[in-house]
Amino acid sequence: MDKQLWKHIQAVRQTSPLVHNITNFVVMNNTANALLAVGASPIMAHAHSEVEEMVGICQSLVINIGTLDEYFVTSMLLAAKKANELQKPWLLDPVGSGATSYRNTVLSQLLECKPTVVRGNASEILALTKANNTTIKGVDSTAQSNEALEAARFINSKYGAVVCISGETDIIVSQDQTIYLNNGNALMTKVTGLGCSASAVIGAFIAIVENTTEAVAAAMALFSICGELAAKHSQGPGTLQVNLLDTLHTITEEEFTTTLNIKHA
Ligand SMILES: Nc1ncnc2c1ncn2[C@@H]1O[C@H](COP(=O)(O)OP(=O)(O)OP(=O)(O)O)[C@@H](O)[C@H]1O
Ligand SMILES: Cc1ncsc1CCO
Ligand SMILES: [Mg+2]
Repeated sequence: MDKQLWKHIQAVRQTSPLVHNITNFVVMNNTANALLAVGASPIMAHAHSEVEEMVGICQSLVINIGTLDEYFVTSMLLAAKKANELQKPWLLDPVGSGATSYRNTVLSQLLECKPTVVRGNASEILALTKANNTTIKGVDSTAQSNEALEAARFINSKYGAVVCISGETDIIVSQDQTIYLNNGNALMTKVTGLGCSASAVIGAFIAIVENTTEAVAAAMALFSICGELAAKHSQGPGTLQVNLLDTLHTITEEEFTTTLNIKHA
């Protein structure tokens, strides 16, 4: 599989899939720029009057509940149901899962619409399976990725989604594979919404790569490796944010393959 990852990255650059995002106000600009930097084409749209039609013309959908409200939740449910009906791949980013009962209720409804992929940090993935989690601080993780492994396996078996737990180690869980990616840099947690951008980039890969597990592995490897490389010449979060976009745009096959730190179990 590892040899296929760069091919998928090239394919996204060459085919520029159109990715529909219903996402939060904090990261709208960042995620659109991350999608452009990897070669994809973003569109942000949430009006009830157009959201289903938009799903129809896009190759994938990304739903991120970061700044959810009643209007957006209706947009999300309309879009997710349409994606399901049209068998379009879609990703759920359960931002702040477990922080409030409203988020938990909405996430249950969205999970019923069968996301192709769920990507969150360890606390968020853990909270998806625990109604009364007390460790939720907000949108940042207080747990390590491996602590959420069982929760990820549960979500995969109940809903069929490939689950990605992001963090110091990114873990990708599908029915028959567990993939560990040891790339990235701790400075990435000091820029808001890099997890949201990672989710959007996964959205670009599931749009065109048939094998969902490979698509998620390629997207997360690309994102974490670019963060790792960009951090080497960044003075802090501000320059990292800009350098990451540049690296997503310019990374070469050699830089990718020599930095990749992947394990299969
Ligand atoms: N401690 C760390 N060391 C190395 N890389 C990290 C670390 N923590 C996160 N990352 C990387 O940062 C990126 C975003 O993952 P993270 O788990 O921080 O998302 P998140 O918590 O959902 O972020 P947000 O909610 O701000 O969007 C991933 O590429 C991940 O590999
Ligand atoms: C800080 C924040 N609050 C809601 S969404 C978001 C972006 C990171 O998830
Ligand atoms: Mg997040």
